[in-house]
Amino acid sequence: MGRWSAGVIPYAEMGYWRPDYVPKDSDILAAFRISPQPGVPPEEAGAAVAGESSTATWTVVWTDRLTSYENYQAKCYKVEPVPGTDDQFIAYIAYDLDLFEEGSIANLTSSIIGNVFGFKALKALRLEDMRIPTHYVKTFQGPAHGIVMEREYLGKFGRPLLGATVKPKLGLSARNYGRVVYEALRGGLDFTKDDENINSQPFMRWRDRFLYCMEGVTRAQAASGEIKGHYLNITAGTMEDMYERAEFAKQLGSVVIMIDLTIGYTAIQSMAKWARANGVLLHLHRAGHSTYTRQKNHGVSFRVISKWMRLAGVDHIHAGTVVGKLEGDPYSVAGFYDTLRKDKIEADPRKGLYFDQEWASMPGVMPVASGGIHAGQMHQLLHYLDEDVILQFGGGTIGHPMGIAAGASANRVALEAMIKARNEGRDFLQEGPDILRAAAKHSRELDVALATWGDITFTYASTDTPDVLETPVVS
Ligand SMILES: O=C(COP(=O)(O)O)[C@H](O)[C@H](O)COP(=O)(O)O
Ligand SMILES: [Mg+2]
Repeated sequence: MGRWSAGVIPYAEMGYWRPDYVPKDSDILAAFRISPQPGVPPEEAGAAVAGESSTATWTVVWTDRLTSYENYQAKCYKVEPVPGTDDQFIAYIAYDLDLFEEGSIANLTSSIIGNVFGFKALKALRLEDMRIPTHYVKTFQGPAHGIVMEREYLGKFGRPLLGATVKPKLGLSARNYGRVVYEALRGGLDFTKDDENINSQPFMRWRDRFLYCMEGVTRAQAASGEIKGHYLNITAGTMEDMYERAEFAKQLGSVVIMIDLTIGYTAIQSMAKWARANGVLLHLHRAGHSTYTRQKNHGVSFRVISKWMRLAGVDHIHAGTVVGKLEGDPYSVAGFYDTLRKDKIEADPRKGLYFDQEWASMPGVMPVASGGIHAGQMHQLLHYLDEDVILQFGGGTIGHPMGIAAGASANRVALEAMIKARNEGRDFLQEGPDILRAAAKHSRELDVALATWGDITFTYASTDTPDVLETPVVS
């Protein structure tokens, strides 16, 4: 059958399978994990993904002849079997830059993940990674401020920042809520945070929350002499409501606002522009992501979401803890953190990174480690996550038997002891428990925190692991 025969032509024959193709520097590249249905050759499945995510439909259309279709066709240029499986393959696909609108995550994703995930010829499909060429990177604003500017705004250097999510997630009145903020910040944290599902419910409307939180922030700043912040979640049903809430946060002097991933890519890009124009940091909670990031054979890897969010322009993003209560294989998490923080990243199959990525000096995003972590894990957190990270202890601050300020102080003492040990050149990972015990001799708060949570671990195997290694269970 030729390219122009009428009827249904295999995608491979339509020109979407091009093993001879050498990707251009300006091409957008994607690595998809494909699980073809029995009887579907992997090259045809890869070609089908290339076709449907670019120009093709299921049959030949004569109008192709009115375009320079070869330029617009995405090209599947390599298909490799996944080691240890007999039905999974990685298909590499190249897209010409001409296919995409500048500076639009919505446009990029409508092509790359628009229709292909529902293909009947595939049992499952996962977007593992993308290479965004610098030509395209440069069309995005990127982080409103980035890691360097954030540290300068806050005047805090050389250590991870500390935060806490106010708990219980729902139900507190504005005044009680503001009290938690004050106690946690005066106790030694840098930030407190609204939870993902705190917006403007009947038990606490947003304006009241903002007022009492900022009262807590201001008092804690006065008491400590440090800059403090509370991520005021401006997530709402419309852009107009979000702008109104963001403006009020700025009026009250907040250094940071917060949005949830659930607001959508375009809304995130709009708020990133607002945040840069108004000198306010932008925190993103990845609410909802596990519905499509966690399963290894279907969905979109969080590596890719990290890339999209760096382009979209957030300053903070939740990116995993390794040791906490939520999903997070150490190697995969290292891949997310590299993607968010570094300027030049080399492909590294151990970390699930399929491509080299250059950010062309686009500022880095501060990753946020949050979810079931406590002071007793400080050595592991510093080891796995390094220094440019926000460590957030919600339960691990507010659940402290001596109170919220004591919980905050336990975390601050543990962190400073660990940073001191690291700066002295000690093997802080191995000696971590000793370092913490020694610090606890001078801090009743840390002593009690270790007695309460010291042994708590979440020892489950991770779901989302790179293919090349059997990864250890970390607790
Ligand atoms: O409320 C919490 C953590 O509370 P706590 O510290 O009490 O466990 C956050 O919503 C999760 O960190 C989100 O997960 P992730 O950061 O993985 O997106
Ligand atoms: Mg939460």
